[in-house]
Amino acid sequence: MTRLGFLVRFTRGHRLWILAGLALAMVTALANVVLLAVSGWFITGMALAGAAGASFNYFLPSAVIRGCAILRAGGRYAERLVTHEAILRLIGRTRADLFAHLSRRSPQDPVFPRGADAATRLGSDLETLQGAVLSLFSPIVVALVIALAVIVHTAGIAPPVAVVVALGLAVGGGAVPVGLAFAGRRPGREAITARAALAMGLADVVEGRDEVFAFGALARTQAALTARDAALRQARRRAAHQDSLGLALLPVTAHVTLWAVVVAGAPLVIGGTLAPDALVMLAFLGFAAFDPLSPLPQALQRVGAVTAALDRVRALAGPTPKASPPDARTEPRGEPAPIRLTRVTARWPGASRPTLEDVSLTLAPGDRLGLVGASGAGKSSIVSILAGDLRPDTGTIEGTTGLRLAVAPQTPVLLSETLRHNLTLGDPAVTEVALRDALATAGLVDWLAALPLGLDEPLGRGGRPLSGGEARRLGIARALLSPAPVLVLDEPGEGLDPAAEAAVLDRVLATAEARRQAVVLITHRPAGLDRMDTVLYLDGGRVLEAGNPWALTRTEGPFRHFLERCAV
Ligand SMILES: Nc1ncnc2c1ncn2[C@@H]1O[C@H](COP(=O)(O)OP(=O)(O)OP(=O)(O)O)[C@@H](O)[C@H]1O
Repeated sequence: MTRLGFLVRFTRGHRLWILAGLALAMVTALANVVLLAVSGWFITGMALAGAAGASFNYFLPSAVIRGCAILRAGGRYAERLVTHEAILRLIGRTRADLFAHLSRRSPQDPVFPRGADAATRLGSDLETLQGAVLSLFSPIVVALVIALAVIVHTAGIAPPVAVVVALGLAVGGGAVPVGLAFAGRRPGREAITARAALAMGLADVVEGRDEVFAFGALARTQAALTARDAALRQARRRAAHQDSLGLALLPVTAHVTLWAVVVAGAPLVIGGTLAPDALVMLAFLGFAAFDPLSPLPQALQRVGAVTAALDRVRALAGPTPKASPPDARTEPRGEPAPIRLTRVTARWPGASRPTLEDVSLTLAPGDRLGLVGASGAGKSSIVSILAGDLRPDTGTIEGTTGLRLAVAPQTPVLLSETLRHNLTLGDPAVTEVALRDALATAGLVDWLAALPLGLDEPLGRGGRPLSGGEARRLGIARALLSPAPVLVLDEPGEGLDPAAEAAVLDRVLATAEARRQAVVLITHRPAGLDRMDTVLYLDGGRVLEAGNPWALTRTEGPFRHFLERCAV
């Protein structure tokens, strides 16, 4: 999608609010220009009338000044109200839309953002963009309309003066801000990129602090963060220098224009074609037309930052690669059809060789499938195929992939919420009895009993710290609470003693059997494989051997050699 197309979509549903804010900004700016011009003219006129001892009707100009002052104050108040309403509406809608979109994206997608990067895009980048819709678009339109109105009005009274005003406004509203914006593109982009890099670095340090300390990398990590911080300060300093330059250049141009108008109008006054007070009025009008230009240097300088933020947010909202995962409660009732992979070859983006090659398997309700092999053999990638996250290059898949899998991962991610919330992610409607049953099946009865707040104990960041084994078993309990038709256990015994491992697996398999759930056991150790119907022995993405584990032990194949190696 083009930048413009994205912006148009971005403002969908809230354009009326944006236009209302723009109209109010226009009225306020117009009142301000008239106020400045009439006040200047009024003061000069009064002084001249006083000096000449002439009479001066001050009722009408006083009323205009008072009216414009009220309109300006009221307009500014209403504009702020409407503008903030528009921004809040945009923030609420867009962030929710992007979050929903992101949750549907495949991790296979090269632009899939993670952790602090996603948080920065959904946080500060989005806010930069939302502010820009109004603080960039509205000042430009207002300045253009007011400048044109002043030039046309002046041309009707004194064309040579209009030429001078037009030139002054072109320099003040065009050359100065455009030049500064051009020069500000780089620092703006650099500041956005540096801010994102710093956020990611900080998140890494906070999350990986144990590793950083353990490996004695504190000094190096600090130096890297300091360098990122310095890069951000440098980029912001450059942007600030240009801001100050913009602030100084515009008033200078306005004053030069004011005197140029007087010089250009003087011959007309001397020639009698222009009244002296009219020239004073035109000079102040031209001067006042610079007022709406004052936000332009700053607004245009933000173009770099805004386009960088736009590109980063736009990348999040790219085409959706796959349909959203079906909701468990809307899945068709009854037994799902078996999934059949036939000679599937697939690779992750950027991989030089296929991650999986020529893989065939069948998974029917109630089946137990063991995936065994060394680290990197491709076991988890098979699950990614079942989940629809990795799409095959060749081969066929029958049955529903992209189906909901209940995955108990090696390192479950726990949200900064209560134990109850973390467990009910898959199905918020589960009962307390079911929660306690699942924790018991995963071997966490004593652990739960020791928690001061029980199921309401806070977990995740800032919550109760868990050991690797506890977190893994919590992952198992969470997977057990999901009604998905396939249960995936990724190295479930890691971190447990053999007796506890066997007991947990016994209970989990019995539960799955009672529900006719298919089970996929991923492991690089023999434990639990004897309970599987079929085992796939993988190496380098290829299935070296497949079959019933008991039958495989009776043949001189790679699986038997693997068992013998592990027994030594
Ligand atoms: N999301 C991903 N994006 C890119 N490459 C990936 C991704 N997941 C896995 N890979 C790569 O695919 C290959 C197979 O990895 P996979 O995780 O399937 O192996 P595994 O047998 O499950 O290993 P382990 O036992 O260590 O979990 C590896 O080279 C890995 O780097």
